Amino acid sequence: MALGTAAGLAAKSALAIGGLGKLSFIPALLAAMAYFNYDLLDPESRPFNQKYLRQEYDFVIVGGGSAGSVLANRLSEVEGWSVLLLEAGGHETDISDVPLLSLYLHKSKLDWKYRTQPQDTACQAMVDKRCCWTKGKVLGGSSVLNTMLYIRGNRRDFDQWESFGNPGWGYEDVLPYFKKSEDQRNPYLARDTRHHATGGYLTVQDSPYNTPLGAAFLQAGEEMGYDILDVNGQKQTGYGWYQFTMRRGTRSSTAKAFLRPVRLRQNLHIALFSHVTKVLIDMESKRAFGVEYFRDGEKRVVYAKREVILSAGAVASPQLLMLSGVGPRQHLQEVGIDVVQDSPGVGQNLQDHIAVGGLVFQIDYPVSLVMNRLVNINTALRYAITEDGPLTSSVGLEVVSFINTKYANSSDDWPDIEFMLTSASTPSDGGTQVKRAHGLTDEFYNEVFGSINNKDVFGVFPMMLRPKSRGFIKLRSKNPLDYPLMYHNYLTHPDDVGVLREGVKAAVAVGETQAMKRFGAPLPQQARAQLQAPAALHRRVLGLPHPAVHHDYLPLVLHGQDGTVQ
Ligand SMILES: Cc1cc2nc3c(=O)[nH]c(=O)nc-3n(C[C@H](O)[C@H](O)[C@H](O)COP(=O)(O)OP(=O)(O)OC[C@H]3O[C@@H](n4cnc5c(N)ncnc54)[C@H](O)[C@@H]3O)c2cc1C
Repeated sequence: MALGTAAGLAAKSALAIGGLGKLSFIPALLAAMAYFNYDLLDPESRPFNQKYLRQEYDFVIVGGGSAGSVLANRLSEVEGWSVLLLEAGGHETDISDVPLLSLYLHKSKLDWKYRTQPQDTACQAMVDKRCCWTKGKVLGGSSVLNTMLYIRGNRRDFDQWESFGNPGWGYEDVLPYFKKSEDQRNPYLARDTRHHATGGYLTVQDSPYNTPLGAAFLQAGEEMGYDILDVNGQKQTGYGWYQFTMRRGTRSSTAKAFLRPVRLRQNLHIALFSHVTKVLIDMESKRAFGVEYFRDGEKRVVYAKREVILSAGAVASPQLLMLSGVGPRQHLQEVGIDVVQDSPGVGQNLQDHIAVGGLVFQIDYPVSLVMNRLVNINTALRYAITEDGPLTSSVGLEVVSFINTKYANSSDDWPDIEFMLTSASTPSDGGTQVKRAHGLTDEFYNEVFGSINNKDVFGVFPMMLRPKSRGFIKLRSKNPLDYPLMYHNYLTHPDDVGVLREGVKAAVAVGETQAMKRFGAPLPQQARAQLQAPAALHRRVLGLPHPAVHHDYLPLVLHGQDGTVQ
């Protein structure tokens, strides 16, 4: 019976996720999850998709993503308020729960599949020179597709927002709210009660699975003179293990964290497959009083007594404002929309924390996450039964570091580059899903990664933290179902080129450390011993054994590429 159910589930999920043909282990994974009653251990089921809606609610929230899910939860805490959450997508799937598979969700039905306009300054390796802007079209929004890294902003970022005239947004103001939501499952981190808390809705845990590369990244950081620390703690500049919004080794989306526990509240309605097309605004008072939306092929209206809240994400929120007559007057007139409010800033000031992909370091030992070696029925069973194994790795993201290039003031603890240090990279899946997710051309992929397809590698992705380039979004037409035009303008500010160039140099330097070079030659006895002791390193750095370090790679370390024992 359980297997029968699982087969149905497998078929359904395969439909939902594009490009799963090569993943023959998926049915086994789903069958194992059903057989071992995986879901039953999580008592909270998915929220109901409310069929009949009222005419009016106190609050109408547009978009049930990261922000909208939290808002729906917190507002409906007040019993006297009625809250409606309208979401264009449906429910997340069992596959979107699996951390290693998050890239398989890009370009699936759960993704809006936005693409930027072609420009000459960046995205040159992508088909049509257009970058893919993955955005979740699903309850939980982009938190269902993202890589679950739990990193708060730098304190200086918040303080800067406050200094721009936003009281209440300084670091000390927002910290209690981060803590209110947090359920930190790493006991060592939880001890730091100034920065962490337990008992909140959002589960934060270490990855249940790391490779020996993870410990080596930390050693590389130490070798380069950085502290090893909790990047969400007192200081950010340095190296540390990633923390993840995961629970029991699976994704803890905001839908799971914030909506499932409150799904029985009578004053909260959640309507899926409800695509909002316009905010209704009174021309005289300029007050929003409802929204128009499509559901089941029909145009409908719902009214808001108190507020309409736009939480449709960085692309759809400005799009909806403009469709509703709020935006730059000239642009609205161009596309034939009646102007309710001339707001020149709507759609402007677009910022993105871009990273350089392609810094891939080939290694000589089979210790990295090569998909065709590690994703199989055994690992599927391990995921379903013991909630760990390679499938719980968030696409190989193991260690994070925040560093200062020469353009940042290093005494400030306000780094300008973040490194994502990974035990997998673009070629680790043999040119299938990563290439597809990012929209890389065949020509580029073959030239850059062709010779290292499915080879053992690690990656260092330098990511720019405070870009100065600014893009913008404008409407393609007044048809609300047309995607807007997105101009990224990446690297149009010369300072960004400088910072990213320094980031690349620093990333190459990581590969030059002794800690990482060990992976490029037969391991001497001493290095082998160090690799076998990542837990010891963790104990030294963080004060307790790292639950995330797995030793089952280690026998592999003793073998050369040809299988001979070294
Ligand atoms: C690939 C990827 C990896 C990422 N990795 C990380 C990470 O590791 N850590 C991290 O902190 N952040 C990460 N992010 C960023 C993070 O996920 C987003 O910043 C965050 O989810 C944005 O939240 P939001 O509520 O603004 O928008 P979203 O979460 O995108 O939610 C918007 C919601 O509105 C809905 N919607 C849109 N238009 C309409 C409409 N017209 N009518 C009704 N509903 C609508 C959408 O379907 C969606 O559910 C990542 C993002 C991506 C894409």
